[in-house]
Amino acid sequence: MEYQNILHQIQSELPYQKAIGKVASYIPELEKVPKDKFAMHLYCLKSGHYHIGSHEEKFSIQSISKVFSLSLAMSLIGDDIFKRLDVEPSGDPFNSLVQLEHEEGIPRNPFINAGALVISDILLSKLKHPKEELLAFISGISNIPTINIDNDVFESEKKHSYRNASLLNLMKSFGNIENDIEEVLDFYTYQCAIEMSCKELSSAFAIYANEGKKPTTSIALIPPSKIKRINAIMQTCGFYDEAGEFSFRVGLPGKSGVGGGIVAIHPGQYTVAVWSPPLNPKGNSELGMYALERLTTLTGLSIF
Ligand SMILES: NC(=O)CC[C@H](N)C(=O)O
Repeated sequence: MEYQNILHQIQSELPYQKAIGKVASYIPELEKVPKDKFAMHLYCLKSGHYHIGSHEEKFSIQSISKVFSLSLAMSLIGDDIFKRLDVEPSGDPFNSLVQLEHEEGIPRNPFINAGALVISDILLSKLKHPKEELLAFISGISNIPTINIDNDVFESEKKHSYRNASLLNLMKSFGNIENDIEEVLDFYTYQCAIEMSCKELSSAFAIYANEGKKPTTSIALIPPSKIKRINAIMQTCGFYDEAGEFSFRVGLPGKSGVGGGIVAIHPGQYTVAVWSPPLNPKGNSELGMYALERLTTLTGLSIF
């Protein structure tokens, strides 16, 4: 079946899915997003773009931003980041405090909140203008001239950051946070409030499917050895305590966010972004996972 037909096939199946997911409400602004929004954008490196739904509508990328901040930190200090965090799946919810207490303030991986907060701390220490430089980094890898944040989401999450503040305080008590807690929290919350569309996300993730190069260019913006590692962490840790289930059902490295977005890549083949706000109990987009499972099944293109 041709790719555009496959996407239409997936779209036609959606109304028959048992939808019990709930839009994230712990960040009040996210709850205002209509739950029936849906978009999917497939970018095949060789044959181009295919899409269904509101693929140009921007939404809050939330934890998908953790891939960008990890990439920037790795390009600044390389493997030294792994002195401050690990690369093991956590098997716990994304905002859990439990492991930190036993593991001396070293987060399991960069894609749970604790790990992403350490990455934010690293970027704050290394960059003069961290917010602008992170947005410029995303713009540079994606060919999107301007990347913006949703200020209402930013303010809304800042007022409800109790858990992230706890994670930071706990890690600071173990000596694993250098900067002022309020500053780290502000920067982390800012990166989570970045808004992008499925079309934009599939372009921004093309370098992860293309050995660090933007399609049609020959210079790697991120060395292939680092891309290999980032993709490995997406595979093992991109979906918190559902990383195994995502591998089992979809079979691609990827990253989700509580805004209902998921991006996944097939190295050498394609990137795909999907958006549907209702989340399953593990905090991953319920219909997004279904759509990706159907994509790899109908195309026969998973990495396994
Ligand atoms: N999983 C997510 O997308 C979580 C991101 C959200 N900003 C938080 O810190 O809770």
